[in-house]
Amino acid sequence: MSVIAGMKKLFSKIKSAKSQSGDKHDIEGAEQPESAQQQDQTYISEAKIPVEENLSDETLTEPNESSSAELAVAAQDKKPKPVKKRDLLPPYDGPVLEVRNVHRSFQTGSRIIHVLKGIDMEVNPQQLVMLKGRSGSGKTTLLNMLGGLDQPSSGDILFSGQPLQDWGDRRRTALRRREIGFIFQAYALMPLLSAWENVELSLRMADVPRSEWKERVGHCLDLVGLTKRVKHRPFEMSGGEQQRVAIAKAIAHRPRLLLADEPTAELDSKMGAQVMAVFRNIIEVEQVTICMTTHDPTILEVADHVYEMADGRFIK
Ligand SMILES: Nc1ncnc2c1ncn2[C@@H]1O[C@H](COP(=O)(O)OP(=O)(O)OP(=O)(O)O)[C@@H](O)[C@H]1O
Repeated sequence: MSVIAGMKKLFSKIKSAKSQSGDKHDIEGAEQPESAQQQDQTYISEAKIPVEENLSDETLTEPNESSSAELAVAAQDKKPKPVKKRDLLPPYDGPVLEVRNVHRSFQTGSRIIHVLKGIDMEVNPQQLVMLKGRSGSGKTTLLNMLGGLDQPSSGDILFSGQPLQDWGDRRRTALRRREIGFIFQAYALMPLLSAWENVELSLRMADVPRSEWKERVGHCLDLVGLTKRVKHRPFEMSGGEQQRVAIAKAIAHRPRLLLADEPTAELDSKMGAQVMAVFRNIIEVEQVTICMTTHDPTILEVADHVYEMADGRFIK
């Protein structure tokens, strides 16, 4: 089954299960409040799997018919206790990211490619930091490491003071899911889901209690200026609007850090400027920190700090 078909099927099973059980809470935000019992009922991703192991990033990209059906039924029948969001990170006043002498090499066949050659950087809370540089200079490789998607060959990356390389895979996955939002050049939206459903999906994946979804989705779409587009699907929106849905989706679970890989590359200068204005706004309102890559010299002035990369090093 395709990704899209899987997600649509999952949503339709949930809706049908809800209508059978009398739950009127519509996925796009029904007016009726949920009963206390319904609010108690845990959300779908918690239904069968312990918190650290429930719907993983991999599950999102490869939905499976039987597990979707099982989850929908289990959400109705078993009513397991909600799992509290764990505090992954102790309080810390220092930088959100500290990168110390990071190197990254890749082996391809018998060749070793040394891509990052001693990176040092800091990203402070509520900063907008840009990584600029030519294609192949190593920006995406570094961004992947900042988000815990990849590990340095040597050196340290501290996230809110915690050394990521000392963490196990499960804890890093939990950190990514709860504390980091990702934005990509090509929006990465589910094409058959509306703007509302796309944002709501990220709350499901981040274990946010269902009772918070309606207010949070509405708030995030408002922040990116899309309150009049909530029912539109990606193909019914402009590139700039789609990217703003992707931003709403990335911030919905209240991450501390937003990582964006060339978020304006597909946009004309006007839409690119809108996206940058949204970034400044969400830093203010959501107190998020943003680190992004770019080729575009026209948006650099919006940054608090720009690191320029060439051949795996910062040159200023
Ligand atoms: N997994 C990998 N295996 C081998 N080489 C890799 C791997 N990942 C990245 N590279 C190489 O590392 C170099 C830097 O790639 P990277 O994608 O980080 O550059 P970039 O600055 O983000 O480029 P662009 O702006 O085109 O996205 C490239 O030469 C790329 O081929």
